[in-house]
Amino acid sequence: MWRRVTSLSTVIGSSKLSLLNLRQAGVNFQEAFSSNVQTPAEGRISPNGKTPFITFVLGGPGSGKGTQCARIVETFGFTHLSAGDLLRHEIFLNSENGAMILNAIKEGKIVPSEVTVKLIKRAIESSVNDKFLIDGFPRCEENRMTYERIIGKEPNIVLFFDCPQEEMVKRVLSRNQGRVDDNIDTVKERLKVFKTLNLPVINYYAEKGKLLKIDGTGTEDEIFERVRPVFAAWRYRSKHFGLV
Ligand SMILES: Nc1ncnc2c1ncn2[C@@H]1O[C@H](COP(=O)(O)OP(=O)(O)O)[C@@H](O)[C@H]1O
Ligand SMILES: O=c1ccn([C@@H]2O[C@H](COP(=O)(O)OP(=O)(O)O)[C@@H](O)[C@H]2O)c(=O)[nH]1
Ligand SMILES: [Mg+2]
Repeated sequence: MWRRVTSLSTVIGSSKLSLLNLRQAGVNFQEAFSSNVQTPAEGRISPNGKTPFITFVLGGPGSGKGTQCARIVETFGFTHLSAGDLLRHEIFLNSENGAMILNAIKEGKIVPSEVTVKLIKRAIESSVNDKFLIDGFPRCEENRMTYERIIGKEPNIVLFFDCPQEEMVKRVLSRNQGRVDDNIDTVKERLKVFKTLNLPVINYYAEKGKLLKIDGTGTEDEIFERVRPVFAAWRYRSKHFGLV
């Protein structure tokens, strides 16, 4: 599985500037901007009447998705929608699905797709922004297909933070945010779910040429320097060619 993602990650860029920056940063770039930005899919979702630019942010538990999303928000003005945070908020609100969600999270299982997609849809629709990071979703093929059916638009790009398992476990166990799922038993289950259900989604986007694989090891700053050129290239293209 891991090898498959790696072998698919050839660098195919669109503009000279972005290609150079991405190559220098060691980012695997698979025509994400060239194939999608020029012909954005007509989505059913359009905050401010604009087609939003959507990035899925994937990686195993503790791979640094949330940490890097915060940096992207700060530097590039995206709105961060963490699927896990949206679900935890439902638990906090004690909503209709709160108890079911708590149970799924405690066990490291995936919450039914319709529940998560509706929360994401509502968050996009209530935002005034038109660029989003959807963090920790889709977690399985069924999630992905439900999103496509309900939202009607594929992501423009997909980031994948590639991190060794031991490092992810170490980070999760020292996260210290009082999460019910940050314990060794749940982490083991989440890693199993990641490999069996989430990796196929990652491979799907690799095959579609949308995947940007980022080395998730090193310091937060080092990792962000690998992420930065991806969004700098997007910003350059949207500024100079008027493309979202
Ligand atoms: N590069 C890094 N090196 C060491 N610790 C990190 C790094 N990036 C994030 N962390 C820490 O690891 C934990 C998990 O990071 P987080 O961003 O929540 O990952 P994810 O959202 O993928 O589960 C957090 O406590 C975070 O502060
Ligand atoms: O689309 C999603 C995102 C999260 N979860 C649940 O929420 C947990 C925590 O997800 P989060 O993304 O917050 O964890 P992280 O990967 O950041 O550690 C997961 O293990 C799942 O149980 C889910 O069911 N669907
Ligand atoms: Mg997270």
